[in-house]
Amino acid sequence: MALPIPAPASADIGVTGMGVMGSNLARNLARNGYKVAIHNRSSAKTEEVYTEHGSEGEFIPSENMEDFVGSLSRPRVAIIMVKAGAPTDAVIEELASRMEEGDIIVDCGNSLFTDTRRREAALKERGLHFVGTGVSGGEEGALWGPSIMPGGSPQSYDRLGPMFEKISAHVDGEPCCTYIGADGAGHFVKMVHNGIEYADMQVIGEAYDLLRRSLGLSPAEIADIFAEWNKGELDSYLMEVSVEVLRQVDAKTDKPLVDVIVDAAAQKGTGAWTVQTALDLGVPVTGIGEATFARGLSSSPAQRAAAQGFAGEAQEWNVEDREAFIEDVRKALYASKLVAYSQGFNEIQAAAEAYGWDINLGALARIWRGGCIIRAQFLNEITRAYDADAKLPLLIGDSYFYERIVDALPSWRRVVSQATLHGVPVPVFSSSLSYYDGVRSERLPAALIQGQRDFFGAHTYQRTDAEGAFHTMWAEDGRAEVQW
Ligand SMILES: NC(=O)C1=CN([C@@H]2O[C@H](COP(=O)(O)OP(=O)(O)OC[C@H]3O[C@@H](n4cnc5c(N)ncnc54)[C@H](OP(=O)(O)O)[C@@H]3O)[C@@H](O)[C@H]2O)C=CC1
Ligand SMILES: O=C(CO)[C@H](O)[C@H](O)COP(=O)(O)O
Repeated sequence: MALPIPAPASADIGVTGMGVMGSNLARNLARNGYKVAIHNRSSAKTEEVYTEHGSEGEFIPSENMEDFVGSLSRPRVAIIMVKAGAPTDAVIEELASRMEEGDIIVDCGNSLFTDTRRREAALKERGLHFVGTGVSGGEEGALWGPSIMPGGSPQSYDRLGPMFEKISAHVDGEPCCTYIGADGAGHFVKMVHNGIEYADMQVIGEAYDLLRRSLGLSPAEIADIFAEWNKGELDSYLMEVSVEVLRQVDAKTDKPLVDVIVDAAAQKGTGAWTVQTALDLGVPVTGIGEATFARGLSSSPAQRAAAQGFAGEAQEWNVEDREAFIEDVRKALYASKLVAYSQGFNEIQAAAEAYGWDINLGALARIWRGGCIIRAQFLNEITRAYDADAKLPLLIGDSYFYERIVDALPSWRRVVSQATLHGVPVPVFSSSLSYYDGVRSERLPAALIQGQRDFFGAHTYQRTDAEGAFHTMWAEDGRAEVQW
């Protein structure tokens, strides 16, 4: 079917990139009453969207970038929804070279926030607004209401905000979209959202694995347990998804689908970016880190093959009180998840300070309550906690969460120790517990590390009883201490 000739300068907004996310975002905009210009590198996809969904609203399809930009009303707003990295740079240039001062380019892909900062600065010099925007919710979210995290200038939010708030998910009548902060702030928080997503998925995986190996439960039985958990404080989209996956039976083999899926978790990079950035900022995100490394371990065939047959279980499982054990696992999962969120929010706080972003953490938790992959009931409490204290240093120190951590602690310790005794890997359960024990410790062995650093490299240390930097003359008789 030949596409109609695009009407010039008439679309409210345009979307280029008619893949999974872009096509659904365009349909969402059109369904909400906006006239949407659509374009894709290969025009067959534009044609497909127009043919199959043209009746859902007003679309202006274009076969090439010239017509696409020409079809946008001024000041133009064009959303890019393509692969992150070089493809995004290429599309930005194609758009920017055809745009005029005051026009807005919005990148809704999962771009690295440092790329966004670079692009924003470069386009500003050309008189264009560039808005790096995190979008979460997958295919269904993009179509029916995602969580939207726009960065860029506040002026561009004046133009984009009403549209984005309208098409976003809504919880309790509130849109799951808010202005996050300047330049790369939107993509930064989306990156951390994905890091938290990794940790959340991994803790659910650890609970599943433990229940299966300890109690010999089937995937369907574990799905029933998870469905129960999903009625309480663990209520979340990822728990819901897990129930669906564990209940699924493979039509070809009649086995649980989860037993047919290759146990090698893939990743597109946002989890790794979260960890790399946290390392740069000096923020421990051990839950996200372990979750990312767990995916790496699962996808290391050579190492896994070499280790098959290695000595393992130190004890046979013999769980006397099955119900109590299941409850222990639930609490360990909840506490580990809290730590991962607490760490993720700390990373955002550190970045806000480093990059001068004024990020409202309460508002951020509010827009994650719906539309996105980590949507969960307990985000209401996170919102409450940061609304009450915008500078809360530790989410798990908020009285509501702290009470739950204290309640979970004995279970958490039992689960981690039992898993360790029985040779079941629980990297996020255990690292989160170690983080909790580390952060609550009055003294840490870091004092010894400072001593070691000073010994071999004269790196100096601080004293508990005096200001300044000190060095011990380790190689000299008497080992006198000098102030540096
Ligand atoms: N899938 C998801 O759940 C989510 C994805 N995202 C992000 O959204 C973006 C799009 O993802 P998704 O829709 O899933 O991806 P798809 O693989 O479905 O689509 C990719 C799109 O990118 C286009 N593209 C690729 N390379 C180029 C290039 N060099 N020049 C121009 N266009 C190019 C493709 O065009 P063509 O058809 O011509 O190949 C296609 O339109 C990504 O950044 C992704 O990380 C964000 C949130 C959730
Ligand atoms: O952004 C998303 C949701 O918010 C994507 O689903 C995410 O990119 C999936 O990441 P990965 O492929 O690394 O698991």
